[in-house]
Amino acid sequence: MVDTFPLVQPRPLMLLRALASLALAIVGAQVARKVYRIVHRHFFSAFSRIPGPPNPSWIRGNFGRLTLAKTQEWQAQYGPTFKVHTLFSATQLYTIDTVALHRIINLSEIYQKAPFVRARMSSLLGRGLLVTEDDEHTKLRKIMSPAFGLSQVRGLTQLFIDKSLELSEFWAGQPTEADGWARIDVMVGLKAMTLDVIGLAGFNYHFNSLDKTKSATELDSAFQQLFTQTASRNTSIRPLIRAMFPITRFVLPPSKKLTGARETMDRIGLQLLQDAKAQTLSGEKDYDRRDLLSLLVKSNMSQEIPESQRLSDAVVVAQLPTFFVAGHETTSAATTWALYALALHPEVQTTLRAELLSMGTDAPSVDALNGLPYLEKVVREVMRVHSPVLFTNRMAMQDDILPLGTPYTDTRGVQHDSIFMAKGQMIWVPIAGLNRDPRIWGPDAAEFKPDRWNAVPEAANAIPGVWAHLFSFLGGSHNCIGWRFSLAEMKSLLYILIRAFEFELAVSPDKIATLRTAVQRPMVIGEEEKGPQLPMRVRRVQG
Ligand code: HEM
Repeated sequence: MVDTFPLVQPRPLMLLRALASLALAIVGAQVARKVYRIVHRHFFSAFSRIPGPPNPSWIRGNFGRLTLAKTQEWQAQYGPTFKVHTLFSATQLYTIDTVALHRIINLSEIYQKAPFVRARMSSLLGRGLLVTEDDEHTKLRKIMSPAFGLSQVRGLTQLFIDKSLELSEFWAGQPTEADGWARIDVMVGLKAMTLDVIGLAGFNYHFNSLDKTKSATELDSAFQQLFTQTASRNTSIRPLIRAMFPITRFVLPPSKKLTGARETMDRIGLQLLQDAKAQTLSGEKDYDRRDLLSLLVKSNMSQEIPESQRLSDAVVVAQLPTFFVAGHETTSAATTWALYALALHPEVQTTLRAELLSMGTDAPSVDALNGLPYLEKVVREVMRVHSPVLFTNRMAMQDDILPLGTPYTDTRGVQHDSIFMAKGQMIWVPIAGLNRDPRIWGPDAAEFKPDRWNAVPEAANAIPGVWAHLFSFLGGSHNCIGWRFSLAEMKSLLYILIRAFEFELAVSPDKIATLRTAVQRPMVIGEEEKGPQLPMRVRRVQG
């Protein structure tokens, strides 16, 4: 018997086939459109003719080579605006043109963190301030701002001073060599101090990291797990694939370690939030918690915030890992770099010590610290030369014309004073690169010279940063909400430590390099396996 194919198919099957063909056609058209846009942008658009370094590898692009030194070399060769290739040869616009940067960081409806970057970050940190955009970001920022204002920082300064004194006592107790100098990895102590501070000032939690008799808390271990994932340059490819291609999240679950860390953090975070709420509602007269979490709770409950605008518990808890990741290693890295710079410039260290010792108190207020002119110049110069955050990225969320202050000449020799940014185009925002731009700071831009702040160059006024003509805390709607907090903590540390100790490098300066992670920290060449560290010789101030 011969099988015959039925010429007339049942109606539901025909319908199904028609729908499948339509779906396929729609997906096909979308893919084709995307491919066309990518091919056009890469090979035929005006963007493709922006000059820049050659692409050394189709897979890695210039990815591993985007160091401060290399990008500065390219700046000298191609000018302030050029094109680089990153993973899978995707292009990014690199620009230190202040007119362009002004638009990029201030027009947050057009230029935002890329969706895949936000997806990756929120898989680690939850929906914290760092990963939100548009109305969600505006709402969060409005509620969180009072917790980071100057009056809040004034109230926290005694904590910064107390914890600095605790660190100072710990270092004073370290064994010394015959000449009276102790060899100390200062990064370890500074990290422990800033961890204790963010625990108490952030959410009234005692990490006790400066107390060597106590072991790491459960929350500390969970946060460290998260921090290692966010700070590492070499995190596994799995999270990246999950973030870039949402469909893969069904087949590539997050690692067990990460899920465990998130669960611990959410459980303890919820408990801390409930404590803060209970204390706020109790209305006790002597209730005097000043941590960011309780201020956030108060601000969220205030009459000024309409019911519909208030944050859910989950959103408040999601801010805790953000405080931790954004506010802990950044400040310890900045202070470590400050000690490094002061060791390399003993004359600056001596002048600073003289100014600090002229103050007759062990417990200065933040206003007194801000009134010390040489300390201010040293801190500014540290944040300029050793910006802890090297760069950030943005993506054009819609087509835009980006104006330039300095025109670029394309590969055909044509000059342009603007760039057409197609939707989806990534931008490399070079924070440290702009801070060291020789066009602004002169040919000695890379050198540490606090006295350059006696006369700020006119061109520095164009830097669109939130603080001190610098880009270290960024600017625009996503500027660092913790900048006042961080500077007060750093100044408190320097005040206590420089009055108490003299600092020298324990290894030759040419052995110190920068570890290329999200936060820039020093490392010793030849001891890469130890990770970030700064071995110093430390002794009590003589006489
Ligand atoms: C030296 C210390 C610090 C540096 C250099 C620094 C730098 C930055 C930078 C560059 C950004 C912008 C990131 C971007 O949009 O791509 C940022 C954002 C942020 N920082 Fe900091 N930061 C420091 C300390 C702190 C501290 C102490 C806290 C909290 C206690 C903090 C909390 C935040 C938060 C929550 C954001 C997100 C703001 C938003 O998106 O609206 N930071 N920081």
